[in-house]
Amino acid sequence: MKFAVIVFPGSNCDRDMYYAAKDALGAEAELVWYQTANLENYDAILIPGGFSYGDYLRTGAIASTSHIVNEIKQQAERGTPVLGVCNGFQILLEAGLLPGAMLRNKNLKFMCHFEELIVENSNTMFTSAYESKQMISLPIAHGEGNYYCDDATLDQLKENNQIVFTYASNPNGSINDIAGIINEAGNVLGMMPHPERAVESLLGSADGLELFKSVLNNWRETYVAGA
Ligand SMILES: NC(=O)CC[C@H](N)C(=O)O
Repeated sequence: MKFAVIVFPGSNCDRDMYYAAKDALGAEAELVWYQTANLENYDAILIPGGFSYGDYLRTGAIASTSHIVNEIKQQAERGTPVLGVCNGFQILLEAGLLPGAMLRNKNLKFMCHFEELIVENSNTMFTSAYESKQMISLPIAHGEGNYYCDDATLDQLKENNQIVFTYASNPNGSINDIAGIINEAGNVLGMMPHPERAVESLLGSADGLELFKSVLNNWRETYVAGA
């Protein structure tokens, strides 16, 4: 299985994401510069965190207009798994691949520490290696992680089980403690906490590795005979 790690000007978690997929998980992975036109040869797309285009305008807004996002949309429509972490989540929101928007953290401060999360939906291609309602520990690192959506969207997210992760102790003001959501089709996940920074105990937690394992297991079950 081959992962693409998309690199925008200002991405800064691309190497961590690459390490998670290649070294911690043991899959194939490539860093893919945002001007690359074609993502057909990859089985999953990872959009890492950072400060694409310096977070100017709104976080993720400028990156969301780049050509590669159209390519990501096309691959997403074909069912390719797409994971956006932190700035990657912000880009997915700005691109309209996920509903809602990101506001500044309620305390208006950049926050960088571990948070306890609850796996609300373990029945996705990104979370099948977790137990339902499992508590996991992942780091956050953001200034704009206060997820917001209108009531109708929130009702839809709840009804379709699209809320995948919540914070046990909401650090940023996100509506309904939301830390990560998935699209209706179940192949595009956006989350503010960083699973790629928690893939071995030396990093403070290995809980993020299960997310990458879930994607790999799902791919094997779908494409590898006898898996
Ligand atoms: N780690 C990150 O991806 C940073 C996210 C974003 N630029 C923010 O501060 O909100």
